[in-house]
Amino acid sequence: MAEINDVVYQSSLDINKKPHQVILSKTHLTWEAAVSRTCDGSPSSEPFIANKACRQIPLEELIAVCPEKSLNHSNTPTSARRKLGSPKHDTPLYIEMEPMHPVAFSIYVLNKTPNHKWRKKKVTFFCGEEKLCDTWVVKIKETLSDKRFNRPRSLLVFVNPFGGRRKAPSIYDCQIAPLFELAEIQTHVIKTTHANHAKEILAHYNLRTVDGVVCVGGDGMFTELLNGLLDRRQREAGILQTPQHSPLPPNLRIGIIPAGSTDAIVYTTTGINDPKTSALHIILGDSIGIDVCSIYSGQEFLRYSCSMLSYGYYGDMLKDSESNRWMGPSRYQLAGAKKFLGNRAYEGEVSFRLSSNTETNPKDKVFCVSGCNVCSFSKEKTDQQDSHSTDSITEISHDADGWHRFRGKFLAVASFTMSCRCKLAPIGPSPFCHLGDGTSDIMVVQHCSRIQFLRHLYRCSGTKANQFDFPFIKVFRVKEWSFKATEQKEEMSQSSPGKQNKSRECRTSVWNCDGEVLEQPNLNVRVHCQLVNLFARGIEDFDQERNFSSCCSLCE
Ligand SMILES: Nc1ncnc2c1ncn2[C@@H]1O[C@H](COP(=O)(O)OP(=O)(O)OP(=O)(O)O)[C@@H](O)[C@H]1O
Repeated sequence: MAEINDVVYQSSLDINKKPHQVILSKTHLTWEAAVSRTCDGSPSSEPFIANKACRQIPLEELIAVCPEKSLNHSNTPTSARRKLGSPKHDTPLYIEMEPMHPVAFSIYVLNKTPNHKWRKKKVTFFCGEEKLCDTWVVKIKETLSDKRFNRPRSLLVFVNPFGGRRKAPSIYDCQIAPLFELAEIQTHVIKTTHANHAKEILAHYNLRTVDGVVCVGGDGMFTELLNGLLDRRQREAGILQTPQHSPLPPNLRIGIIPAGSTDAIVYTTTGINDPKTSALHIILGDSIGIDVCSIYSGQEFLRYSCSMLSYGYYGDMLKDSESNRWMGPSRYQLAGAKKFLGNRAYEGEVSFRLSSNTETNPKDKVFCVSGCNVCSFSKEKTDQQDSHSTDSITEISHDADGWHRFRGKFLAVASFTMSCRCKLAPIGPSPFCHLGDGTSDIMVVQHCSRIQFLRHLYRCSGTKANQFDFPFIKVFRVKEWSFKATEQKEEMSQSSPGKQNKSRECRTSVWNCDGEVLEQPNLNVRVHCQLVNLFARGIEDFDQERNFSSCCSLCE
């Protein structure tokens, strides 16, 4: 067995009726199949020699430990079989004597399967005697409760029975609650009764009693929690949400158990929208800082957002789809087809300040992965310098104040603060956008033919990441931006008085903000680097993770 530092506890235990030397250190649980050195089986001062079946579990990936009350093991002295002799029966009657107290315990370890899906695996250790079993369970629990693992002990959970396919309550009850119970996480579960219910509760809840806030729902539900926590933090700190304000981060991490229609935030931060995987990220205490935008209409603060803001095509599509919520996720396809056929363009002016990091851009083919260097070393947290110029772009004007302006007729204007992966766009509409680099990628789709736009949309659903490679699409990595809809006076004057209202109504589009409609067309948006922490770790490079050691022949 490899030399192990910081040993907390060790003894010999049986796994699958074979003796193993088991060692708990401050960082790992290790076990190794062993054979006795002495021929007669008598105890020796050095009883074990190593064989190849050595397993080492990093404690970060140990989900839970618990005593096995009902397990018996023929090798253990506490188990016994009593023969009850009865003169009336020829065949002897055996009664299995279960031990009064557990003599075995099980650990549940993380099992990473393809496509970023996580599951738990169980390994059972037989101890021979009750006291040894108790000691092991206590030692493992004590070690796991160390602050550096940052695991939540208590959670406030909001379940949205209305989102997605309306399966959130059953997902929580059948899949998630048993996992939290296994990990001994206390929960206060609230089923929401109306939109903004969670936000209202977060305004007054005693947040000191919990280590995290979790929603079982979609992106809209997450955004409610994000805004609830951030609003409360600013209010308590006496910070006014003016266009210049620098928001303070909330003290709690947010978890998302996906049960929505799109689940883009879960997809982008874990690589999959799988409820059990998300629950395991929460249990293990994962943490990742993600960027948040603050959105204003003039001086009025509207809300915080961390995924997508989109005007034109995506805004119209969302507004149209809201009336068909009963259709579930397929409402987006229907609305998308309608808006695509409409091919409606809107006039406006996009202004932005570019990111001060000149080494990255929205087309640089650098994906944001777990432990991403771009996010880790982002200068945006502290850097207030104005950005570099973009000489290659002729359509924009560049002001002395560092702002770039771009005027035109757009099918869509969209800003992505994360890549926004989902089932329909597996690497996201902005594949190289980073979770925590303090920037958003802004995309401007100029008015083009339906065929051209269709080619762009088609590429968004693929994995080649070439959806920006069209002359009618411009993308910029920015830290602040604004949009102003342009008046279209010509259309108005050509309309008859009776038709003027209709013309006025559809002059501007709406914004799709994380799946919610914002009616105000003119927005100012600022990006705040890693303002909130999620129970997630970003998308892992699966090829590197395949060597994970916890999956072994001994796991049940
Ligand atoms: N009981 C409720 N009744 C009606 N609306 C609710 C209720 N609880 C929450 N909501 C609102 O429902 C909205 C949508 O919920 P959610 O994000 O969970 O599902 P979704 O919109 O289908 O998924 P996605 O946002 O991923 O597309 C949220 O903005 C939330 O405010």
